[in-house]
Amino acid sequence: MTSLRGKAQTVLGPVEPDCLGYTLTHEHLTMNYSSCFCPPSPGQEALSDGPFEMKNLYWIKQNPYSHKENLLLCEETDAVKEELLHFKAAGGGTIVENTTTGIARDVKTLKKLAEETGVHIIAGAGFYVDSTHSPQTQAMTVEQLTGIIVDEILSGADGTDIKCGVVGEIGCSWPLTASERRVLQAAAQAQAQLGCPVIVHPGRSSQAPGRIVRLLQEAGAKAAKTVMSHLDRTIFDTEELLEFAELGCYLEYDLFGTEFLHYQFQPEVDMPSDSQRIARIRLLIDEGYEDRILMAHDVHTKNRLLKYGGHGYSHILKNIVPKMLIRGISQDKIDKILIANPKRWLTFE
Ligand SMILES: CCC(=O)NCCS(=O)(=O)O
Repeated sequence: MTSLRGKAQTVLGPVEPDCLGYTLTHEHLTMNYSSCFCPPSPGQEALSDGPFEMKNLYWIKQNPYSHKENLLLCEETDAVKEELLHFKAAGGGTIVENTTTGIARDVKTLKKLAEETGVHIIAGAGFYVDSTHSPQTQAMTVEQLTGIIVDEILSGADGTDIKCGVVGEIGCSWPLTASERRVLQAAAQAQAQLGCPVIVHPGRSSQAPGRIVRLLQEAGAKAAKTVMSHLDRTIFDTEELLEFAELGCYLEYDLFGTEFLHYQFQPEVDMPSDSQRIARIRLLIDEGYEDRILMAHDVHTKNRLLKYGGHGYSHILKNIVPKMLIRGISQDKIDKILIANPKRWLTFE
């Protein structure tokens, strides 16, 4: 427990949780995803190395992780700033920026964006998936990793005095690696010490979310302060989803706007459409989980920005909310999902 109790922590300092407003709990504003580059199919190398062009946009949309420039969201600060102003104009209040160590977190840029747009930005502490862990990270004990995470929240990240306000996204592969298990245990210990929110990127198996929540709980974390991200591409079976929901963590559908035929990271999975995501959320509401649902877009590549013909950061507020209303989800429930649930999760205990 710290003096942060009862507050949320943005890159500009602690704030009263009531001021957060409509909140996207899983986005990226600047990051480098080159570590997850997928080599293109034979014969498509020129497209992979080439620039963005109108005639290539459809290929990039279908192969987002094979276009080298597409992975450099860190080059788009001006476009992102413009989009944050759109988000604010659409009624948006807060963005949780999930970039952690391994994918080029840049808290100085986040602070500048928050100052210049008036959008609350909350930065993430901790580490992305094992393949991005440095040899030093791999060699650390749980206590050392905990010390780093706690320091990023209490003192500042990456040699600055700019402080993180959540732990995560903590990256997990499937199966979990030894280094990822230690990072999860450290995240749990940081949560037990600080009462801070935690958010996890699960590996691509329907067993991964449950395994991770149990590991966190065994290491001292509260499920009720933890978000499981990317459920849209992870748990498809209804019974399995409801069994997972029983564990008590937040259930995040955070790939809104991602609609493609071929999911490059796991071709055997059919990525759902936005309509299917809304149907899942409706099911969870009907089953009594309206206090546990969160939504976001997880923008992490250039092609998802308005500048490149993408849906941008305002898609949920502008397009998805009206569709949810048409599908019989009341404004009251939508406000729970986009305001009350994020506020409860982001408030330090
Ligand atoms: C850093 C961005 C990220 O991890 N996005 C998740 C993509 S996916 O694993 O859900 O496809």
